[in-house]
Amino acid sequence: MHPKEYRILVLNPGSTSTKIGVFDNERCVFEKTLRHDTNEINAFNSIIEQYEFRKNTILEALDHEGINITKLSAVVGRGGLLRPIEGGTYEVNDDMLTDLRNGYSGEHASNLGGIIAYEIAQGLHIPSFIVDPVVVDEMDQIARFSGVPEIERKSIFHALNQKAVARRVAKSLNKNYHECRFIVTHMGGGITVGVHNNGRVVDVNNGLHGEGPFSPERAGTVPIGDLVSMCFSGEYYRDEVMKKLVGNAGLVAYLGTNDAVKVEKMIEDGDEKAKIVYDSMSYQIAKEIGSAATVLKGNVDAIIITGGLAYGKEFVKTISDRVDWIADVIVQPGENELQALAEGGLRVLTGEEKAKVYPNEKSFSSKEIPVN
Ligand SMILES: Nc1ncnc2c1ncn2[C@@H]1O[C@H](COP(=O)(O)OP(=O)(O)O)[C@@H](O)[C@H]1O
Ligand SMILES: CCCC(=O)OP(=O)(O)O
Repeated sequence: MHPKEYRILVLNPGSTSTKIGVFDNERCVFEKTLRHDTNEINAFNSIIEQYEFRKNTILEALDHEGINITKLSAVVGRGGLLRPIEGGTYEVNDDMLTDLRNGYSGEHASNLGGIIAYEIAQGLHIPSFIVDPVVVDEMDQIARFSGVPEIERKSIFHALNQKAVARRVAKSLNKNYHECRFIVTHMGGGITVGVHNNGRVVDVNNGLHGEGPFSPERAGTVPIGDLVSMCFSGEYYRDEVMKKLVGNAGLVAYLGTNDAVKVEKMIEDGDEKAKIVYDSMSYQIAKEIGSAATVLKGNVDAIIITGGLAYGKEFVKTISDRVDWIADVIVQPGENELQALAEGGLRVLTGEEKAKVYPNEKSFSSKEIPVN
């Protein structure tokens, strides 16, 4: 290998899959999506318990491909539910590992990204990083109010892919991302709709803890009175309610699967329940996009639709039909996360950027506003 070439292993644990890639500088030489069905994931009580399973799956896939990990220069993982921080590449350190293991801002598969990256890298005496974690927080202050002073709206979303795809689309339009006004909709295990205003995601639904459309495995916004009644019915422990909302909600709850390909097959086979549930999910996504357009006062350069569900042409059409009066709809199926992780790591390895140090807390908070 050329001395200036770096071999980077990138790891992207999502709720329905673990995606891995090996890059020589920015060139992908291997990539694989390891899918996990609901039963496989439900065998674990918590995300952290999935650590051995996900790590072994990754190492087996690399071994199967004949990739010698001792040749790696760095390992980069998708960052998880840390404290709210600005975007960028962060070296994994002890404070970060503690927050990922404890799920500082909650539980999500991406918490394992930094932990597994660190564990693999440590054995090889190479650095490990995370890039643009799901807690990247650029929300405008006006967007932070929930209506209940003790509860603040949070920015938890597909930051890595939303930013990467938005930059790519801006380039294709011969524009700078920092001059564009986009609504980016990522549709994966979770679904998030981000308002990108001149390079900042100024508002976005919390894709993990119950805001916005329901998704393959999450509830999104639910009627709060009924939720409070459910919590105090005496029928459930806290963890059971949480699992009902995150993991066992959405398509999983109604149709028994988080796999949209299976749902599309059910619809093709004439399953009417599958049809109305799937239509309802696209209806809710379109409503969220409509709401996001108001943040930009209707001045939207493009609506970008991305993530695994964006491969479903009919599904995307049902959304576009409701929102294409707002702006052009640009569909970018799948995600660019592996590439974005590799490039984030490479920028630090080449010295183009310095790795940021965690924690790097932001101070925006509706709680800090003087009320009189
Ligand atoms: N060709 C396809 N058509 C429709 N849905 C698809 C297709 N490929 C993947 N999906 C769906 O996309 C979802 C996963 O998206 P992805 O972005 O990979 O999620 P995550 O990163 O959260 O695991 C699953 O419901 C999967 O079935
Ligand atoms: C936690 C927000 C990001 C998210 O939902 O990711 P997945 O779709 O990969 O679960």
